[in-house]
Amino acid sequence: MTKSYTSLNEIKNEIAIGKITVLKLVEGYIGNITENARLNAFNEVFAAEALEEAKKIDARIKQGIAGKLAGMVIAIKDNICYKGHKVSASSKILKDFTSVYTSTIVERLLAEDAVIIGRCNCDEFAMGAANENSYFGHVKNFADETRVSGGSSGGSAVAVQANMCHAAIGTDTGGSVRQPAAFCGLVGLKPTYGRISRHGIIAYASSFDQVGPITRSVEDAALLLEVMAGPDEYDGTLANNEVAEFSKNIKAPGKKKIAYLQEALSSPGVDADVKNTLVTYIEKLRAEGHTVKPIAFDHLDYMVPTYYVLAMAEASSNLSRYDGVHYGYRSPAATDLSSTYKKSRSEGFGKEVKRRIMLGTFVLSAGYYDAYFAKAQKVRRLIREKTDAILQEYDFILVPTAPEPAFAIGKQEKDPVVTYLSDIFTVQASLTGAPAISLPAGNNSRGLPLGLQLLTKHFDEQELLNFSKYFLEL
Ligand SMILES: NC(=O)C[C@H](N)C(=O)O
Repeated sequence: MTKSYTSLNEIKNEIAIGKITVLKLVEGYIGNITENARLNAFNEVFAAEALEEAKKIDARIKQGIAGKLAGMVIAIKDNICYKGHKVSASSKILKDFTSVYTSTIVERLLAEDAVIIGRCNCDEFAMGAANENSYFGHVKNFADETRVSGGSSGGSAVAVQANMCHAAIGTDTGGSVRQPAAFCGLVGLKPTYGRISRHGIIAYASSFDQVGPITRSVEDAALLLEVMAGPDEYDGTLANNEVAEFSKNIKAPGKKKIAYLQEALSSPGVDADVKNTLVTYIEKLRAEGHTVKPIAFDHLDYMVPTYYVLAMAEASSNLSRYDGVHYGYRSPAATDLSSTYKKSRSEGFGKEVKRRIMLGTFVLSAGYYDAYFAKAQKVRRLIREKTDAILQEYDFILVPTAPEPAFAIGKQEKDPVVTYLSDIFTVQASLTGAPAISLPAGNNSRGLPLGLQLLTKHFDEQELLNFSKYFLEL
């Protein structure tokens, strides 16, 4: 079992004194992956290639020409394209599909000498909050293997949690980086909408989808953010905002004003340990001289429905490209064009994906468009305005990342709404585009990790990271 390192700096220090090499690290992680195969975190391990890359990076370190991420071994979610490697979105429809180009983020990680060790299991097309919607089966939480990993980037989170890699990259549409990070006791960052290129990321809901790191430390999250962020000619939704050296600029924050949603403490749907943890941190922050106040968020009940109406509508459009002709699986039973579409899609997509395509198509259809889709767009605007108004007055909004810790595998199979509700605290950042981070906040009495989330103003990641580092040391 390879030792786990909290930050890349620790690894770099050990490399510098000759205690470890990148090759040894990769060998160790591959050993851990083999030992923990039952967790089902990886859809594929790029073992031979990672070992070769590690040797090259060791040589570059010796020559003094290695990049910022030399020594960092990273797993990527299986919806991120890497030329010549399979990318399946954990779906039967893309099971045998090979990427024809590399995503911008993978290019940037490789350019800084990260090693990519494999692609991680996730919910099919990133649709889910428990990694139970994967064609390749569910992922087990390393803290308790009868429990879910969270999702949709569940494999990515467990890969880091069980020390099968140093860090992982996930995608977050409505909480898919933050919630599994919380369930696995890790740091999960969703940057501002427009910070990181989605070129080469399999689209789910394009007005929400973001790439984000899952790490053990805030410093590593900052480092991965600065490497991946910034303009990209292939993604027109990116902002031109300057990308600072977030990791180097981390400094102690001053006294802050923090709002927390009072519903997080009053709602019967929030687990008692989650509430207690929130209260503990509120008290710690107050004791440190920060202003922490409860606020009411009238639109809380509308957040999950608004998110799901819009995400499903966008998904129904994005997933129309999987038609049995252009991409992936084609039904052997198809006889003509129409049956190629019907049979390939019916056989290729899983239950949850089909549910969302149907609901998404419904809310976009004539006669229902205004009642659902257009209305949800308006509510989204209201939520954004209300959130911006809070952030005029406060530096951060503090909430639990999820209403409960990792739940039992199989618990929510019968009722998808239970899973949707698990996004109650994460979708605010998704609907508004604001950056948000999930931070580990200890374990409950059964040893299950709990996470708290901080949300702040658009493009204020530096402040968010500064405060997060401090928060973890409270
Ligand atoms: N993709 C995500 O961010 C997860 C969210 N629970 C969803 O299913 O949409």
